[in-house]
Amino acid sequence: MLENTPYYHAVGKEIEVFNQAYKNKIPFLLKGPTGTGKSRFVEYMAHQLNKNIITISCHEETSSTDLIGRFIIKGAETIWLDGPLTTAVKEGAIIYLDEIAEARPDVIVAIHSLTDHRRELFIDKLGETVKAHDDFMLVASFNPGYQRGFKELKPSTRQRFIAVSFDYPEPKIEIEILINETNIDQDTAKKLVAIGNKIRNLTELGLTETVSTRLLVDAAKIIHSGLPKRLSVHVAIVEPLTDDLQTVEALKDLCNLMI
Ligand SMILES: Nc1ncnc2c1ncn2[C@@H]1O[C@H](COP(=O)(O)OP(=O)(O)OP(=O)(O)O)[C@@H](O)[C@H]1O
Repeated sequence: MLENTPYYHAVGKEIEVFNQAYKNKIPFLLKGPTGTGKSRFVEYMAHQLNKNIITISCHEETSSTDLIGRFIIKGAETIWLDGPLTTAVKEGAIIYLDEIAEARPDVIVAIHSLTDHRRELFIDKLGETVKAHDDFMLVASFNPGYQRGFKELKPSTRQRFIAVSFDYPEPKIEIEILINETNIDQDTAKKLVAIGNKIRNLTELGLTETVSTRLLVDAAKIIHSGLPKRLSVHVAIVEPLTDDLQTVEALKDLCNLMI
């Protein structure tokens, strides 16, 4: 169990919605771009509900075996080892499948019976069905923009969840987040958030992903620990965004005017 409450600043009604999803045993889906506080929110909710959280970062190799479990050889014996999903189902923890659309299709198949009224997990290798603990909750995230349409979640999967969209917070809240996360002064926090919003509005740059709150937090951290402001903005905000040299130079010039 986490000891200190993770810092999370609500941006809408997501806390109330999550609480109701948990109470009503409905899986919860967080949609939104990278670095918008999705993982932090789930950590915060797990802490508020006094629950263990098991996080799986899904990628194209993540299979149902990784989640459900496998036989391993130990000495002369073959023993069964529960995977993280099975452990969460049995113990009543929160399982957080980060970037669920990245996982292999058999993962989606495996969670279907867990995400409807049955709330049970079929362990095919054992021929067993496990009923989920009363407190078990399935939470998943996905990034619709990043998927670029080819790794979409099917309606039959999406419609098993209560879904909330996460986006960049409004400036007032984002400034507060920066100050809380890094102890940066108000004036610099304001300037960083202004830079973030300026670049976010430059849609003509065609960036795959634009400035996340995470990038602004990182810039604030290195400024607070002593790196010059302009250099910090270049390395923490501009460089991670793009490799296109012209765009990098244009963004650096723009930022220099703002900080
Ligand atoms: N609402 C918020 N309250 C507190 N911190 C936030 C909030 N939103 C973003 N942050 C900050 O942004 C950082 C990135 O957030 P987080 O790791 O939760 O992003 P994410 O949406 O899960 O991204 P990814 O999809 O890449 O995993 C956090 O470490 C935190 O510093």
